[in-house]
Amino acid sequence: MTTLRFPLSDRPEPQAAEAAHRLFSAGADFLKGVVAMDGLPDDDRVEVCFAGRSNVGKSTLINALTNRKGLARASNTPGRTQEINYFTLGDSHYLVDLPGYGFANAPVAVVRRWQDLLKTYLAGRAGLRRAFVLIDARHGVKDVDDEIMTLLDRSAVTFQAVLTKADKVKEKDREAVLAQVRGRLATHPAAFPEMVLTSSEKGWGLDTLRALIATLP
Ligand SMILES: Nc1nc2c(ncn2[C@@H]2O[C@H](COP(=O)(O)OP(=O)(O)OP(=O)(O)O)[C@@H](O)[C@H]2O)c(=O)[nH]1
Repeated sequence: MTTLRFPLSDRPEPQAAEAAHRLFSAGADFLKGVVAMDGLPDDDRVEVCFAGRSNVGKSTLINALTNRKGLARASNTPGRTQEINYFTLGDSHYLVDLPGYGFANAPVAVVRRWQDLLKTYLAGRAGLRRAFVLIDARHGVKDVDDEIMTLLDRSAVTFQAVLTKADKVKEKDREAVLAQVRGRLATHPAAFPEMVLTSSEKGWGLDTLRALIATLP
């Protein structure tokens, strides 16, 4: 397994960096918000999706990756993003922002509807190459993250953990969080062992993540 330094040394291989530059300089745009399967766009692009607990920093990360401040709505109100939001990246990729899960006091019916939509989505997209499961670097993997990971295992969607807000983790706590995440990932057959450490605020890990997206097999 790759040893990760913290913060991550954010230098992808030159070819990957070049591919990332090409892809991300092609520009990102909001395409549509989807609430039901029949609203999904044509399945004709390389697709990656971002999942994570409410307030994990998903919108902020998508904005930072694409260099478009207002692209994904970032808010302080947990659980506002309740649709599957599709963004085009150049003319070859979709970035897909899944609704945040695990927010407090969500009505059971809302949670169930979300789970059903997610299951159908994960099972039904041929272009979906990878899911990124965002984990708050301060908190590590929670049970609700484990549930999503299990769903990804069952749907045979390979996924990778992306630790967010790494700038907020004290140096003395870093190794413990990494070890916890590593341990949980090891129990999921669809998980990549390598994680990506990010801070949208500091720009950590963004080039690595862009390069991963641009070079997906
Ligand atoms: N320090 C720090 N704060 C961050 C970072 N990324 C996001 N935040 C903050 O975390 C809060 C939540 O970020 P969002 O991007 O709205 O989170 P989200 O996951 O899209 O939330 P939902 O819409 O509820 O799903 C905001 O106050 C952000 O400013 C980061 O890398 N570092």
